[in-house]
Amino acid sequence: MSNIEIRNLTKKFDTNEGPLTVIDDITLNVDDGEFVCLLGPSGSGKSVTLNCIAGLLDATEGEIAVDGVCVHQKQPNYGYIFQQPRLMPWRTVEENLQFALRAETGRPVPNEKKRIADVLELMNLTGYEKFYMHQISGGMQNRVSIARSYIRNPDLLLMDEPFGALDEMTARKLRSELVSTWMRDRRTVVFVTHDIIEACYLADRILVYTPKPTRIASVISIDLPRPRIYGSEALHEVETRVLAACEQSLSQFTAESAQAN
Ligand SMILES: Nc1ncnc2c1ncn2[C@@H]1O[C@H](COP(=O)(O)OP(=O)(O)OP(=O)(O)O)[C@@H](O)[C@H]1O
Repeated sequence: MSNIEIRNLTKKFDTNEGPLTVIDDITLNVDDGEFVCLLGPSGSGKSVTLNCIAGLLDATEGEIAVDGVCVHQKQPNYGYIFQQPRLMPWRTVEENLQFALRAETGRPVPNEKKRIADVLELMNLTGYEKFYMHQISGGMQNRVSIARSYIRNPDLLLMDEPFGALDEMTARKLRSELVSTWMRDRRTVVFVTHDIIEACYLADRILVYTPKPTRIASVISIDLPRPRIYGSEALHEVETRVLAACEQSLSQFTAESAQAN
C-alpha cells in the first residue's frame, strides 16, 4: 500500500501552437489503500496525471511524493494497467507473466512457478497457461494484463480505463473481480475513467476534473458498502450527484471561457 501526495501540480507541454497547460495547480492526497477514480472529459489530463504519479513525466511545477519520497528521486513500486492489454502475442500467458517477473534481472526469480500459478488463480485463468493471446478472449487478455501487474506485487495500481474497450457485461465481471481482489489486499488504486457508473461502482472517492486547463471541480466520497449493486437506489443516488457535479463543472467552464474571450 502507498499514499500519494500531489502538491500544486501544474503540467505544461510545448507544442507547435505554444505552451499548452494541461493541469493547472492540482493538490490532492490519496490515502494508503484507498480506491480513487479520476473522472473527467477527454483530454483533461487524466492519463497525464497517472504518468506524473508514476514518475514517467516531469511536473512543470509542484511535487508528487509516494510514501513521502519524491517520484523523481525514486520511482514508486507501481503496476500500470492500460485499456489495451499490450501483451506479447508470440508468448503464452505463462511466458508473458514470466517475462514480467524477470524484467529486472533477466533471470528466473525464486518461486517463479508458484507466483505465476497464484496470480493466474487470482485472476481466474488457471488452465490457460499455455494459451497464446489470439486463443483467449479480450476480457481474458485484460485479466492477463492485470495479472502481469499483480505478479510483481505493486503497492500502487495505476489503471487507465482498463475496461474501456470491453462489452458492458465483461466489464462488469472484471470490475467485480477487481473489487473482490482489492477488498482482500487493499492496494492503493488510482483508476482513470470517463464512465460515471463505473466510477460510482468502484471508488472510495471520485475526483471530477474540469476540461483543461484542468483543476479539480469536485471531490465526492462514496460511503457505500461493497460489493455495490448496479441499479440499486443507493448507487443511483450517488450517480445522480456525480452527474450533477460533472454538469456543473462543464457549465462553469463554458461560462469562464466565454468571459475570457
Ligand atoms: N507529450 C505531449 N505533448 C503535447 N501534448 C500532450 C502530450 N501528452 C499529452 N498531451 C496533451 O495533454 C492533454 C491531456 O491528455 P491525456 O491523455 O492525459 O487526456 P485524458 O484525460 O486521459 O483523455 P482521454 O479520456 O481522451 O484518454 C491532451 O490535450 C493531450 O493532447
